[in-house]
Amino acid sequence: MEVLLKTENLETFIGQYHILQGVTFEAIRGEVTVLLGRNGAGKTTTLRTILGLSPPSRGKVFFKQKEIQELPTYKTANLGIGYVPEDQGIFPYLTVEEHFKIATKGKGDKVNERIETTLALFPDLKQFWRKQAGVLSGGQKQMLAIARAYINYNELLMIDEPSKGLAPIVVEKVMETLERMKGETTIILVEQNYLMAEYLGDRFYIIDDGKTVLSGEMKELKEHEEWRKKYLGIS
Ligand SMILES: Nc1ncnc2c1ncn2[C@@H]1O[C@H](COP(=O)(O)OP(=O)(O)OP(=O)(O)O)[C@@H](O)[C@H]1O
Repeated sequence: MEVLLKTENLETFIGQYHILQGVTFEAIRGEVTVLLGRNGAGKTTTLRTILGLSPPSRGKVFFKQKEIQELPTYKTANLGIGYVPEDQGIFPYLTVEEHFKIATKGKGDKVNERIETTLALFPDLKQFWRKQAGVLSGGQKQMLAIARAYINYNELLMIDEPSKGLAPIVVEKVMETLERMKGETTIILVEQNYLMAEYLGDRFYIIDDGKTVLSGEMKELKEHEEWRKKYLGIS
């Protein structure tokens, strides 16, 4: 098992607020690592800290055993770390094709092949190829946001709450797509939808008040209702 990304005791301030107070976790290559925790626990801030968008005041981030916590965001992204933010970051007036073109700009001659592979995984997007992204449904926008991160052979994808605001049937579709990506790419998933987390996750880390407080294999969390009650407020 290769540890692809690891954080050690991350501490991050946003303004005067000490938001992360010790986040330590590992993502194993080929696995889905789920970060769980109540609203405001610090999951999004953890992803932003890894990317250098909210740099840590203490602690370390290792990607393939190299320290990266001091790197500017564009360098971290160029290492092969893709990010799908909670708000998706879709441009409503650009077409699906334009989103793909921007994402793959300057990425060499295998781009067309990769676009084909990506569209095979996200077939709905093919239908909307020349349509502005603003006309897509919530689920299709989420697919576009994930596809845009997937297309670049990123070794690691960090996906923030892909189920947010989507109808259950659409959540199922997103889940199926992520499942097909499993194994091929390593995923760090922040998810409030516990069923989705349980279905996709290999390992979990629970963040509470800015600290990692519990971790293990996903099947252990499935067996321990009392952990889910205590840290996630669900049974
Ligand atoms: N720009 C900001 N200014 C002030 N406080 C912030 C800012 N961004 C985040 N916070 C605070 O940091 C804490 C952690 O937020 P974060 O978004 O990381 O939590 P989360 O676990 O991802 O929760 P959620 O599921 O609600 O997004 C929260 O208390 C939030 O209010």
